[in-house]
Amino acid sequence: MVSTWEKPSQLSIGDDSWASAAPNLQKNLRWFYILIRFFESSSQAFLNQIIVPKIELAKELLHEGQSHLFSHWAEPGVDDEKKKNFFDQVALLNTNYPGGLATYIQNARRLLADSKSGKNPFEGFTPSVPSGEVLNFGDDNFVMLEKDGVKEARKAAFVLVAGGLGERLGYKGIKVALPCETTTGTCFLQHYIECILALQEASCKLSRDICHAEIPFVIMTSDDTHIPTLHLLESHSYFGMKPGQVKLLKQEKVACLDDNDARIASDPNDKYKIQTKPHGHGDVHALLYNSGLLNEWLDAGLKWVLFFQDTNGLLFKAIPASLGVSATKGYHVNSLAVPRKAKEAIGGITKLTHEDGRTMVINVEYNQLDPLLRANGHIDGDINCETGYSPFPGNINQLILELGPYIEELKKTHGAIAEFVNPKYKDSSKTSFKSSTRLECMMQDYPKTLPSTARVGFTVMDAWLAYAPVKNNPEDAAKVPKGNPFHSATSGEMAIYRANNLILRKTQKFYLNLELFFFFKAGVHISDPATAVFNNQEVEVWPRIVWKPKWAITFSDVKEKVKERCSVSQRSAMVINGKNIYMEELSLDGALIVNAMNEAEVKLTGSIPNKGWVLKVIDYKDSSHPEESRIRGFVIEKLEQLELNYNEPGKFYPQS
Ligand SMILES: O=c1ccn([C@@H]2O[C@H](COP(=O)(O)OP(=O)(O)O[C@H]3O[C@H](CO)[C@H](O)[C@H](O)[C@H]3O)[C@@H](O)[C@H]2O)c(=O)[nH]1
Repeated sequence: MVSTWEKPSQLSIGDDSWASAAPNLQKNLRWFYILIRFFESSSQAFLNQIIVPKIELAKELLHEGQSHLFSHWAEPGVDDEKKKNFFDQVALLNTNYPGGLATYIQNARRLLADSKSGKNPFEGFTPSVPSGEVLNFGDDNFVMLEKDGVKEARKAAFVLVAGGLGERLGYKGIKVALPCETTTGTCFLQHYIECILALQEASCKLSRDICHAEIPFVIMTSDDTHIPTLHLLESHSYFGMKPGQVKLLKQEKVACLDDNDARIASDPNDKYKIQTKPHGHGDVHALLYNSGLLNEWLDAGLKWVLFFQDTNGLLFKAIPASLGVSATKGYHVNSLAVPRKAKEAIGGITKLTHEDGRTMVINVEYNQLDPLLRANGHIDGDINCETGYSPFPGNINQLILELGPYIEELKKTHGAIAEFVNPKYKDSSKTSFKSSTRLECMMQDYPKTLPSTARVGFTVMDAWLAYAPVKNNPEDAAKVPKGNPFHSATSGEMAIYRANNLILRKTQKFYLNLELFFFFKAGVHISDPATAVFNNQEVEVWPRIVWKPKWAITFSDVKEKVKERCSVSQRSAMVINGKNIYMEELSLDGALIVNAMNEAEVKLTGSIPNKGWVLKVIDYKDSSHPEESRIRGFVIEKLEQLELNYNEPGKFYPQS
């Protein structure tokens, strides 16, 4: 709170008339003033640091119409510790909001009034479909962009926003600790770290200079996720990353509001506490700005900051090419997008043209797209077009920002992002709320304050390659309209197998051997998927093929490692855990696990039949299974497998 109050030395001791609106506070103030008199002579520092700021905060709260917060305060001497804690909390809320708590309350009043009057946040803007880069996995352009992206990766920093509790998923733990697939059990955080390390190594390899790049990795946590995230990292030795490479920045919550006058809500369980809720992933910009990391990165020669979310197991398959797009197009902002199904819970990338001629390309959040379209003459609102998809690409909230322009913008805004409020009203009079609300902000709204000269673009890729989040609990996922993605733990895992298989299928090509005058088939032949129902969701089940990022981070890596005439049956499972594992004339019908150290070169060939691993259906209500399995609706039953381990350097050609 930026105080307009007197300096401590000018404090008119004993004058508590300003607190007359809060009689219970006034009574307690007399104690403060006694303390002030007592300490004035003995410790000015104590007075200045401890007592005066509390009085300043109280005065500011009353000024902003928050006297109700003191209405239940007990007599001086009772609950004093709780009163002290109250002020500590107010001080924290004040420090953490750009402009202080008073600004927060004023902003809230303005936004609540807009919401009550039904003001259209896009007043004066007409939506249209923007044009961006559309990439086709595996073609020459894609392969070239992947190479460009890998080259740039050593100049990048990654930022994971992981402060959300995932209320829609309803999982008790932190989402980044969930396995992204259960064939290996690798959790999201491990997968992300391994991808960043693989990119780091691949990028350095492409560098002509000696390269010791260590790609910085920031994780934004919150009170809900901070300790378990730290514990997950520490208990797994940071999954191979250097601890100094990883920085956790904790976002703080903001005060909840009880009514349209932005009266701050007390915690229902403790009247001396203010109820708080998350402010949204948009906090990441202010946190980064205040951390000083951005300038450190700029000084170290970095050029890109890549933001991503907590549960998208496919994301890193899209990173190299999209970073390549940023580099070749010179984009200051590049948002990753996928074709979007109408009403799918992902924002739509939209071109907004203002009456005054201004334009911007921005995410319109999924709950705002339909009313915006209807208000602009699209009588059916958010619907699919003839392609079977919404004409507006779906924002997957993977942003690539160019560091220099990003810092320049944050110097102006200090990371503050346009906010919104979403109160749930009790009735159409819009005078009271069903439960308290708060201001929120989203990281993808960053471009809203950019000048029209900023280079803002987006990159569209197939959803099978780039996007399969885990957001919905089994019951809600089963209710998703037919044809729309489930966004569940079940679909998230199946999407990883599907993507790996489709990538392997893309390695297939026919070629003519001129000596034998015979057509040969290179690459991997993959059987068609089966369908299965888990937790009432019908999904495609492809062979459960998983590889570590060090094996392949781009399509070119995959092509290099998959040689001639391989095949994998639908019921198979394969884990490739090693950098130098190659396949040639391999025929897999069962389960194969290969673990090899970097210095071991392994060529897999021949026929491998065994009973393999099967997916056994379980009921998500069956509490005899761990929650991680129940939310998928299946467990893997390991009947038989071939496991190959190479812990010595050398060349190995295991024949089956
Ligand atoms: O206060 C918060 C709230 C969320 N998050 C993090 O932000 C990410 C996104 O949160 P949600 O998954 O709850 O986000 P939504 O599904 O509501 O929507 C967001 O993700 C979608 C794509 O997954 C769309 O892009 C959409 O436009 C965008 O707002 C998660 O990693 C979450 O942990 C925070 O760090 N702090």
